[in-house]
Amino acid sequence: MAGTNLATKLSNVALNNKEKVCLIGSGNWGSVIAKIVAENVSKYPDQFDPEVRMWVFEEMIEGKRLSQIINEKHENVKYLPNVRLPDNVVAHPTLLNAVEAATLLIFVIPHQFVKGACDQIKGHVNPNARAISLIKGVDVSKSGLRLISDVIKENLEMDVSVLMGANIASEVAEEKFCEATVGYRNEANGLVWQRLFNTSYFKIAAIEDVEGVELCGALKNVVAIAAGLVDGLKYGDNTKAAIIRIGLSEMRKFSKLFESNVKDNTFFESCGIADVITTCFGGRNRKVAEARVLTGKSFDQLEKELLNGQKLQGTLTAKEVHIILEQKGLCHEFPLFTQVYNICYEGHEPSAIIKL
Ligand SMILES: NC(=O)C1=CN([C@@H]2O[C@H](COP(=O)(O)OP(=O)(O)OC[C@H]3O[C@@H](n4cnc5c(N)ncnc54)[C@H](O)[C@@H]3O)[C@@H](O)[C@H]2O)C=CC1
Ligand SMILES: O=C(CO)COP(=O)(O)O
Repeated sequence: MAGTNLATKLSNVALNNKEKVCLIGSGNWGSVIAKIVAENVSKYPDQFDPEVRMWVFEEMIEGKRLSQIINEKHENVKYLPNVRLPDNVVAHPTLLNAVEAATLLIFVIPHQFVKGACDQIKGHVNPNARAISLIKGVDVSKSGLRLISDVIKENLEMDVSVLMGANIASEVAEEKFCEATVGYRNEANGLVWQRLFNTSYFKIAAIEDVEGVELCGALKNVVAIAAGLVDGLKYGDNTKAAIIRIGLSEMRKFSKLFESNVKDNTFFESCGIADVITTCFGGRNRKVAEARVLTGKSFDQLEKELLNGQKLQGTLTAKEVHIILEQKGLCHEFPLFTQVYNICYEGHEPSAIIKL
């Protein structure tokens, strides 16, 4: 991005009207992102409408609707407790109302729900809208693997960027310094997203590699399951470092299998090595995989017991990746991904994680 004339590019993108932002999602990460974006739209009132809409998948909390609680208390008491959301974040329980008139759509829901959300809004979005996906996952069907950003793009017929990075939500909520990577196809849109998300503590780099950035975000969750298993087995730091190295190497190999133009440098951005490290030390996937070893309970049961409605992405992604590897007859070239799948779905012992 060095040397880019930001003002000129942005003015080419900005329609005569101000950009209106809508978040599709209000979980742990979605709520942190709402806070960042709401603060940033207030910094650039000429470019952005001050109201940030946030679609809430409605649920009842002690007899009251979560969307109502968020609008009254300015806090997502279930998914991001004790963090004040700016007053300009407005929660909407109806997806169609939330996206109405929005020109910037931020998708931040667990990946298993994205098709349902797209189905609901297809044909009802502003024709000038662009989207960004913060969703870490992939879509797999009989026709093969699709990026989540492509699912959104094909359904809604708009340009879709991605944002991934080493971003444990609770730490970003406390405004502890970290970085993230925007992957774009359209540079002008990439710049809009960079401006919308960048803060002094959340530093955004923008690169032209949607496939690489997004696949890093999805695949690191499978590596984090492996890291949690070795933590539970108390195998020590050297083993965990080996898991991280082998995992990163399989992430790169798998990404290039999907798209040969994925850039090597992407793996050195926040979305690559940095996210693998933070998730293997501090993430939910790691935590639940460790508990799987320590308690012997299933991943599904532990997700319910430990995450209070938050969702694991790594186990499902391990299954989705495995389907592709089996289709291509390549399981033997991805021993770590294959062992994670076998442990999660085929009843193999957690100790199989080091049979690589
Ligand atoms: N939490 C984190 O630290 C980070 C998460 N991410 C990614 O962001 C994405 C969203 O995750 P979070 O915001 O953490 O969510 P979460 O896991 O905290 O919460 C789950 C969300 O899913 C919603 N939900 C439940 N059933 C639903 C349905 N049928 N349809 C639509 N929504 C439903 C819940 O209301 C809740 O908002 C995931 O892909 C995750 O990997 C990315 C970076 C950091
Ligand atoms: O993506 C994340 C950090 O960048 C969060 O990872 P978990 O879903 O494992 O908590």
